Parts: sequence; structure tokens; C-alpha cells
Amino acid sequence: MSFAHNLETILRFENVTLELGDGDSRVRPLDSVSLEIARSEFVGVVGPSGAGKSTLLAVAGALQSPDSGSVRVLDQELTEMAGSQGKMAKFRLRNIGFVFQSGNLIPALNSADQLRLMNRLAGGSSSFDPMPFLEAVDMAHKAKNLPRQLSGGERQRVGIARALVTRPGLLLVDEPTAALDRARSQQVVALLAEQSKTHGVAVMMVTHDHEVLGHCDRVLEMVDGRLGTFQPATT
Ligand SMILES: Nc1ncnc2c1ncn2[C@@H]1O[C@H](COP(=O)(O)OP(=O)(O)OP(=O)(O)O)[C@@H](O)[C@H]1O
Repeated sequence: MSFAHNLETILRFENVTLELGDGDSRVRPLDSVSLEIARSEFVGVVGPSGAGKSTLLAVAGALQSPDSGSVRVLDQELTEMAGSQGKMAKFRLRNIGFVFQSGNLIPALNSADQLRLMNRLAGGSSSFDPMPFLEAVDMAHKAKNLPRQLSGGERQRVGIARALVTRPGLLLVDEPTAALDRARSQQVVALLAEQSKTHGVAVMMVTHDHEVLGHCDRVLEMVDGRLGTFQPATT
């Protein structure tokens, strides 16, 4: 892989602002936010509750449109698609993977079928084989288990495999360790870091868990809708 290829920008925010609510309760969860995340880069986002982190993920994931500014994912300006929910949904399905708190798996489907469904929704090949994806997260032996037959960490690993089925350029991760103990948290975030390098995915992970930040290439901090470099407290 060439150096130039490594530095390809996958996600770019330029001066993105979004206000929500009305009257006295009006808030600005995104206030002139600019950021760039390159292919294979794993970026953590921390910050106090209500700072705008989930909103940042929603806008990056084409789930919410900003009031102003530019949001590019790969070569697509998301704000240009804002008028068409259909286009947005299609683009999202093909290019953006999501991983949520507890894996967000469908209760009635086993691990392999979670991945098969994702492949089908994205219009993938009918000969799709979920096993290499499950092997990559060390879950091939639980391919036939339902989510309720898996531990929290295992559910999270299946969720990561499922998010990678469509080979997205961008992976958006929201509090992946919220339901996990310390050891499992480290495992899951190490896995995300590894997968970002193997698949060349740009990963943006929102977390309150400062113990996993060592796996990130870079950490940003959101405070009152503004994004800056995270300065860990030195006590
Ligand atoms: N639909 C909405 N209407 C009005 N205000 C909203 C809406 N969604 C979020 N907010 C407000 O926007 C601000 C940012 O919310 P957001 O969920 O992005 O914060 P967060 O950093 O993810 O918080 P947490 O760490 O608690 O999840 C908060 O003040 C929240 O109350």
C-alpha cells in the first residue's frame, strides 16, 4: 500500500454547525466543527455528557443533516444528498458501518445470519460467506448462537464483524465498551484497532472509557459542541 493511499481522507468535516431545540432550550451540539480522518486511522472522541458526541456520529453517518458546513465521506458531499432519504440510505448502507453499545444484534438471528442479512440488505452476492468475517473477530465457533447465548463482549465482536460485511470506508462506533468489564473492553477496542488496519477503514469511536484510548491513533475532545485535541489530565 502506498504512502499516498494511506493518507487518503475518508471523513472530512469543514465548519459544521448544527443547532437543535427551540426558544430558550436551543443548543448547538456542533459548533464550527472541522476534522479529517484518513483511511486506516482510528480516532477516539471523548467529552462530557451533552457535549455533542452522538450528534457528531449522527451527522458523520448521514443520519442527520447539519445547518451549515460541509461533510464529505469518501468522495461524496453528504449535504448534497440531504433532500433524498433514499439516496442517503443507500450511500450509508454501502459505505458506512455502525457499531453501537451492546452490538445491537437482532434477537432472532444467529451470528452468521446477522451478517447474511446485512449482506442482503446491501445488495451483496448470494454466495456470500459470513465465516471469514466471524473468524476475523474470533467468533466462528459461535456462528450458530443467538445473541442471548453470547456474552456482552461476544455480541460486540459479532456487531463489529457485521459492520464490516459491506467493507465500508468509514466505521462509526458509539460507546463500544459501555456494557463490558475492563478486560473485555480492552479486547474489543484492540480488535477495532486491528480491523481498521486490516480493512483500511477510517474509524471514529465515541467513548467515555479513557482506559481504552491507548489503542487510538489520535484522540479528540468535544466540549460544548467544539472539537479539539484531547489533553489527558496529568496528575
Ligand atoms: N433532538 C434534539 N432536540 C433538542 N436537543 C437535542 C436533541 N438531540 C440532542 N440534543 C441536545 O444536544 C446536546 C448534545 O447531545 P449529544 O447527544 O450529541 O451529546 P453527547 O456528547 O453524545 O452526550 P452523552 O455523552 O450523554 O451521550 C445536548 O444538550 C442534548 O440535550
